[in-house]
Amino acid sequence: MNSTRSIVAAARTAAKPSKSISRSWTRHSSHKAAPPLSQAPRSQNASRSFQTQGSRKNTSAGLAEASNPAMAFPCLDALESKSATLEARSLSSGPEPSYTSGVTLNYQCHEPLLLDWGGVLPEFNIAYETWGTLNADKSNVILLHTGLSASSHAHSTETNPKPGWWEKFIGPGGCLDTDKYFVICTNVIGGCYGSTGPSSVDPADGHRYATRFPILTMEDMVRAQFRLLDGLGIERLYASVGASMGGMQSLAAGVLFPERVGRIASISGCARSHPYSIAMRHTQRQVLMMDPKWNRGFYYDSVPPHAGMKLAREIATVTYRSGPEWEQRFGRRRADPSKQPALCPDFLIETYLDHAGEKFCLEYDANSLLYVSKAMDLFDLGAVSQSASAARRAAHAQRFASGQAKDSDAAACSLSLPDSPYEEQPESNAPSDLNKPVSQSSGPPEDLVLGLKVLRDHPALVMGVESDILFPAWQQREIAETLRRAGNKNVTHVELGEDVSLFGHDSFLLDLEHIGGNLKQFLG
Ligand SMILES: CC(=O)SCCNC(=O)CCNC(=O)[C@H](O)C(C)(C)COP(=O)(O)OP(=O)(O)OC[C@H]1O[C@@H](n2cnc3c(N)ncnc32)[C@H](O)[C@@H]1OP(=O)(O)O
Repeated sequence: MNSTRSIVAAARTAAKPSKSISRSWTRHSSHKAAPPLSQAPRSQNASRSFQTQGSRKNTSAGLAEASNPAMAFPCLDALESKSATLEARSLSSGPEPSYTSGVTLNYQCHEPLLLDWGGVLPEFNIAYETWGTLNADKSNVILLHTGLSASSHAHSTETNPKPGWWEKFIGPGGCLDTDKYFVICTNVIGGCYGSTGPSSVDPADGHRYATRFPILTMEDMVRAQFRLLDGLGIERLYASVGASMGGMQSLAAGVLFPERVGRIASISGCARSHPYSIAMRHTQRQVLMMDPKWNRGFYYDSVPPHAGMKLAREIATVTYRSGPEWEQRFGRRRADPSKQPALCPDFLIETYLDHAGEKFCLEYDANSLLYVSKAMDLFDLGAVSQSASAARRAAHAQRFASGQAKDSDAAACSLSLPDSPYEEQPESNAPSDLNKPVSQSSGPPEDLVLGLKVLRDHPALVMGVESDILFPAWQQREIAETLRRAGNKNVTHVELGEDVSLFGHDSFLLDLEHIGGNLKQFLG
């Protein structure tokens, strides 16, 4: 039965206790006095000398003095001291950090995985965790897909009691009810929490892959997960469930393995990446790659690009939450209104972003961020893209079978900006106009309808959040409408209005009542 429901509930106030805010600010505040002139950076000296010549002031001692004191930059001091600490530690105890979410189960696959864009993983590991009990006929399995940087640790386990990222969503009687279901969550390949990724060692030469790791796709990640299911002897999933990047994978699992997936829940995901979200990820990748410590990906023997990671995470955080939430939570408040305005974090929203970046910058591998975020950009379940991938896969398999494993084009990215300026093409000149965004009048693109036809018999739950700017609600409307146009009569579409959640994209991590409640109802 088709049902589009707009949930109405009291807005959950996002205001945080000021205690935690001021506590955190105090922790990160390290204002230092401005350095003496002799230690000031060159640019400061230069500007001082300019001021001295232009507006010389005489003190009683007859010495020239700048009109104003040089500013302090506690944020840069903190960054420099972090680099120095990491460098010292790297010299004494070897490079760091080693990324881990704790103890996991591991599946080692010794069969090569041929990737969609021509790369190969000769063997790979998948870190995974499970909750609940697998029933006798193995028919109660839910595969839970993660967001971009999450580990397999969605819930605490006996061997790792640390709360997981969906701690409240999983458990006996919970929305992923472990009394009924056997829930499996994996770290994606490309990640850094136990699954094979850029920080793993290439078995061919014993060195870490770094940026010799091949370009990945969502579909590659899903095919690797199904190798794990094969290994566990699980033929068919009761459901494929995921949010954000996991929402993409949840759909991709159904499209790649329609016979092996019973139902699909896609939360705050999309069926194809859109320019705005690609743009936001592009900026994150660029700031990260501009950190000299990134060193084209070869930083594992040295200090990781923590400054680039921090900035990337700050940009990401801007896309994960919402302006209206911050309006309520921080307003225009400054961390310390008694102080002069600063160029370093000053407003509470600034110290918040700074804190989010700082917390994350050594938690996740920089190269994993690049590869997994690129895989998200490449996602497109349209028919044209699917058949192009299938053709590339077939050619790759043929090459591999004939012993010519390496696609010489695969690693050597020759893409560069053209010399002549880009000229915008009118839509009608494009190869097809199938890629128009969905609108009331035109409906979803036919290409996407064709691409999702294979899911016409799968019960599907599609959830979106109005305050989400990264995967806006129209993209989930697009999925739901596409599935219906493809003939699916069992699509439940839920959109949480701003009266329900102002948490934007992160609602899937925070809104147990609505995200969790609707999911539980769908799973039955
Ligand atoms: C694209 C994809 O596929 S997935 C993307 C999914 N999103 C993410 O990965 C983002 C993950 N989000 C998080 O990790 C969040 O912390 C959540 C969702 C787990 C929890 O959110 P919330 O409970 O609202 O907490 P939030 O992280 O916003 O803020 C709390 C922290 O900020 C600090 N803080 C709050 N206000 C301020 C401020 N003004 N200045 C400095 N610090 C502040 C708090 O002290 C607290 O610090 P702590 O975490 O070190 O204890």
